[in-house]
Amino acid sequence: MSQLPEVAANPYGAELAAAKKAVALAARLCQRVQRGILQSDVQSKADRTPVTVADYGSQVLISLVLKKELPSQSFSMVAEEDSKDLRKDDAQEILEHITSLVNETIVNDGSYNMSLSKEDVLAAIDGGNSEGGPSGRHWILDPIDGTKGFIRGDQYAIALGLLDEGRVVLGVLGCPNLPLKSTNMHNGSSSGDQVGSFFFATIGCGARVEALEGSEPQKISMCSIKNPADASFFESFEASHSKRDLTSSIAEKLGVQAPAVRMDSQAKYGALARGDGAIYLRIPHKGYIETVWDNAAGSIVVTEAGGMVKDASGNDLDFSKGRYLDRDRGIIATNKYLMPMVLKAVQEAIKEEQ
Ligand SMILES: Nc1ncnc2c1ncn2[C@@H]1O[C@H](COP(=O)(O)O)[C@@H](O)[C@H]1OP(=O)(O)O
Ligand SMILES: [Mg+2]
Ligand SMILES: [Mg+2]
Ligand SMILES: [Mg+2]
Repeated sequence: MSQLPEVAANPYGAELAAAKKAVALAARLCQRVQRGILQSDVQSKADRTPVTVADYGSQVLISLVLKKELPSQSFSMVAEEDSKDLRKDDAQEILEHITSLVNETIVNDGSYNMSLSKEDVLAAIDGGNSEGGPSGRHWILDPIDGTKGFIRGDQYAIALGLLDEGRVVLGVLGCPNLPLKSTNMHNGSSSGDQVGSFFFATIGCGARVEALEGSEPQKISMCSIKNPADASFFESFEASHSKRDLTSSIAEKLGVQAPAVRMDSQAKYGALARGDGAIYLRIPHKGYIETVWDNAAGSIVVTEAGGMVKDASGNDLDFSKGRYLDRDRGIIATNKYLMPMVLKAVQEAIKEEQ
């Protein structure tokens, strides 16, 4: 791991190095599984087993690497998956499969000399059963964010954040299918056609991107557009995840000309943070409760790139309330110039809908 001056002087430098190592290793497992899904025939593509294996495998590797790399720290992790289903009698074949996939990934990497049993795998998954909360430190993990994109062969992210005394202080987003080169010239990147973006941020130290395979990190910043007519906005790829009648009415109120850029997962937060677009509207259907792991890593990447992330009422997101986000309807991320106008449009659109 290169010790950049800003990383060496970073109060969360050790945690950042461990988190990057953990996410990079999990990404290798996910990439292997995704290649397998895409090569398989139509019938087995409809089977959810491969993605399940990757979700669990990613969570196991991340919990393992964090504990290995930070042996003196107490460990608490709020993660999406738990071992309940894997402990059932009919899940033993899947558990076997996860165990060998995890062990093969560890051997291929070569950093650790260890082999996990099925019990070790179950225990590592259950390492993610913390309730989080306002005191102490808690890792926040979505081992595969954007499952539907993962199955389709599109965007997904491995998203790891760190909560310290109720604040998100670190975020790492591994986006194996996101081109490294910005699709917008705002940040002037010229990394060719390389695919695989690795975003990371720690509080007060800015946000950076590097190639998932490793490259010199580059500082990223939000686009500085002030006129919403020039802005483009991101939303979920999946229609069932986003209230599109509301997002299109918000876009219309703002005079946004460009069509919505639809993408799965927290890759949207990463793309926004490096200026690929100007606004991210996350407006789920009524009744959907947001989890902390769907937003923690992505939101600090955006705020450290100079952006703002708010709920529909204009409040900051509160990650200290446990596994769920305590927020009013919808999440909005954009730059400081556009935020007041976007919030106004969001609130008007919500009011008109009622
Ligand atoms: N009905 C839903 N509405 C909004 N988001 C959802 C819904 N169901 C699951 N999600 C989660 O929200 C994220 C999807 O966001 P997006 O549509 O922007 O990619 C994923 O983390 C997904 O979980 P998962 O991690 O299991 O894939
Ligand atoms: Mg998710
Ligand atoms: Mg997930
Ligand atoms: Mg899920």
